[in-house]
Amino acid sequence: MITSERMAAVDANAEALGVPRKQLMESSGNAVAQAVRDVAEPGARVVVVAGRGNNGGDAFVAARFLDGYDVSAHLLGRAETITTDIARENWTALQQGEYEIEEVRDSTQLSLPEADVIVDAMLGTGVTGALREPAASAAEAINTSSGTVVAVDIPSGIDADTGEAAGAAVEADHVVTFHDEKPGLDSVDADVTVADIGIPAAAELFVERGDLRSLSREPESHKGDHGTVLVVGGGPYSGAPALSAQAAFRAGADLVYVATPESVADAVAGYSENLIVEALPGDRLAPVHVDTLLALAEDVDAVLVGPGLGDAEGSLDAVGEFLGQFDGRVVVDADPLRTVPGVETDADLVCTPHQGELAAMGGPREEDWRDRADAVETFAEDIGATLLVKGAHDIVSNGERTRVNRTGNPGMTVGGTGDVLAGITAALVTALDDPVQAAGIAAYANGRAGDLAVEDHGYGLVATELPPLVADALWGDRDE
Ligand SMILES: NC(=O)C1=CN([C@@H]2O[C@H](COP(=O)(O)OP(=O)(O)OC[C@H]3O[C@@H](n4cnc5c(N)ncnc54)[C@H](O)[C@@H]3O)[C@@H](O)[C@H]2O)[C@H](O)CC1
Ligand SMILES: [K+]
Repeated sequence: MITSERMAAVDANAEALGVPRKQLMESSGNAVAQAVRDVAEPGARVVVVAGRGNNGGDAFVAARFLDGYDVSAHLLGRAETITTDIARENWTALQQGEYEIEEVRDSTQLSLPEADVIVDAMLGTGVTGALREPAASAAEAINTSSGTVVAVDIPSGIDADTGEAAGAAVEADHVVTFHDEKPGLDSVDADVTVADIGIPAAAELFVERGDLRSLSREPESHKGDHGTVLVVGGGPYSGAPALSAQAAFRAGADLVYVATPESVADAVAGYSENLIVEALPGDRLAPVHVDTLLALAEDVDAVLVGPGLGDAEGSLDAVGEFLGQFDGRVVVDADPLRTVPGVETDADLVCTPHQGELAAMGGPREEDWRDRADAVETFAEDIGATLLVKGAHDIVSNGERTRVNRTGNPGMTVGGTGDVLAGITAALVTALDDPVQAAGIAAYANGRAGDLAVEDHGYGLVATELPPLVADALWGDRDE
């Protein structure tokens, strides 16, 4: 099962992996033609009713694969208004190939010829809401026609995610859907075929540029809409919590607070005027601070615990007590990671260990990343947390879904890059409801920032260079 949002991301990932959408469209169209051949003999009359998006494009391709059939293609709208280049190119190919084609400019002009097979390619996953004209009238005409209806991807008018129809919808006999089942097809009374269109499995497993689509924002946004983060760290160190906080900002958080022992509070604040620093009495986090942390944590969307916190027993106890009483979103990094398996918590946890820290948590040690991915998935299920295990291949799993990130380079073994990653992760768990997606994109962005830094500095890169590049990695030029 795949939602339309996820489908769009996977599609864009395929493109990033060298399989452009136009190639997928060719496979989709081929699969639709096969479905037509399955229901009608050569010579049969086939009427293609196409919309102006890629759903229509699939059917223009199908027409080319139906030599021997009597095919006509009817575009709902003017060819100049076809919404994508690839659909337009396939329309032009029909034109130049002297196929029988027609542009239907409005619903009064709509009169479908008698047909043995009607291909419904008006709207696919790109659409929600009731069918507009002339598509609504066309749906009625298709439903009253006696021909067999083959729908492309989803019957037009049905929401691919919910199965609901907000108005008129096509009643299909057969549906050829692509790559994977759509949730909305469950409630559709038709034969459903899932066609493999050649999307590489890597487009689902690896985090790629297409995944960044899930970060798109509403134009009407207010301060605080995009997440507030509390970083709990520092004591023996001051740079680590500051780096995490900066990275959280660059990953899109609106406000970032740092709760840190007062011995380093001025140092942390001194790194940047963006940070709001809460000084905790003393020079190490301790159980006496837990009530303050819980109060601060109430007011933010996610808490990051660990950067520069050290491994003093009292600090680790404090983290354990905090987790025992908190039920929000928490990212855990560095020394406190080892407390996680022993703690009963209602918090939504994302843990960001490197492989040594994973072992200290009682987790698996596997050399090969594929074996590690399987073992991490099992361990994530055991401890009931999302894991982001850092390495040349970063593994993200919640025990059910597993993603792998391949960005990054050997220059990132330098100190502080983990603090940056933890900060990005905290910001993204506030932006996305899905911790696996958030951690996967965080790993991607951190590695990509490292790759950009290496372009400028080679393996002399340092962690303070990463946060601004995280912004480029996440929000810079990208395909939508
Ligand atoms: N990987 C894949 O799954 C592939 C899928 N393909 C096909 O592409 C469509 C989705 O295409 P998209 O261009 O995103 O959208 P649609 O064609 O579904 O619709 C866009 C089209 O519809 C107009 N529109 C929007 N809302 C309405 C409305 N309520 N009433 C009428 N018209 C509306 C809008 O203006 C656009 O013109 C997917 O389903 C597959 O069939 C590709 O083949 C690549 C691989
Ligand atoms: K359709």
